[in-house]
Amino acid sequence: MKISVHAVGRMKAGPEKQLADRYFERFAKSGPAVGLEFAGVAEIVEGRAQTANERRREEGQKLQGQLQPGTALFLLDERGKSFSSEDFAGRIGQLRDGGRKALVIAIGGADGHDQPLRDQAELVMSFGLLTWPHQLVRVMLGEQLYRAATILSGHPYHRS
Ligand SMILES: C[S@@+](CC[C@H](N)C(=O)[O-])C[C@H]1O[C@@H](n2cnc3c(N)ncnc32)[C@H](O)[C@@H]1O
Repeated sequence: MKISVHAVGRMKAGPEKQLADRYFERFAKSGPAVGLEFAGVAEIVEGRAQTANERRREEGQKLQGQLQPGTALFLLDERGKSFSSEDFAGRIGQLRDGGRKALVIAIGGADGHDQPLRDQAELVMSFGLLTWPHQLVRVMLGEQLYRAATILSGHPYHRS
């Protein structure tokens, strides 16, 4: 199953990008052993409209336009559900075992995700109640994807 990350906003060169790239590279290397292929990070240009609602809609529609039919969608959102790393890995494993071809995990922009996107998501997942900047969320997601691959393969990186 292909996994890609869609993120509203650019990540400039710097320490956050280096760290995010390091985890995505680790995931890309460890994923194939457990049937997961990292398909990269797609950046979505931030909405330019006047209101937050319109910007969210603009960004949501761009993301919708990038989704292939049958792709599973997970959203990251501080108001979502909290998971343990084992549960997160388990959800990915379930999709893979159910024959899904692709999963997109989306990080929102400064105004968060549009409602139609939330309604369509199979999972709205929180990294806790605190609001994090999208750059740090990208780093944390990269690490959790790498961790998920190690959990699914039984690699000792993850110790519960
Ligand atoms: C700066 S936050 C935007 C917060 C925005 N005010 C909102 O209501 O969603 C940018 C993105 O980072 C992600 N994010 C920030 N904190 C998060 C958390 N605790 N858990 C999961 N995702 C988070 C979400 O995808 C969010 O859309």
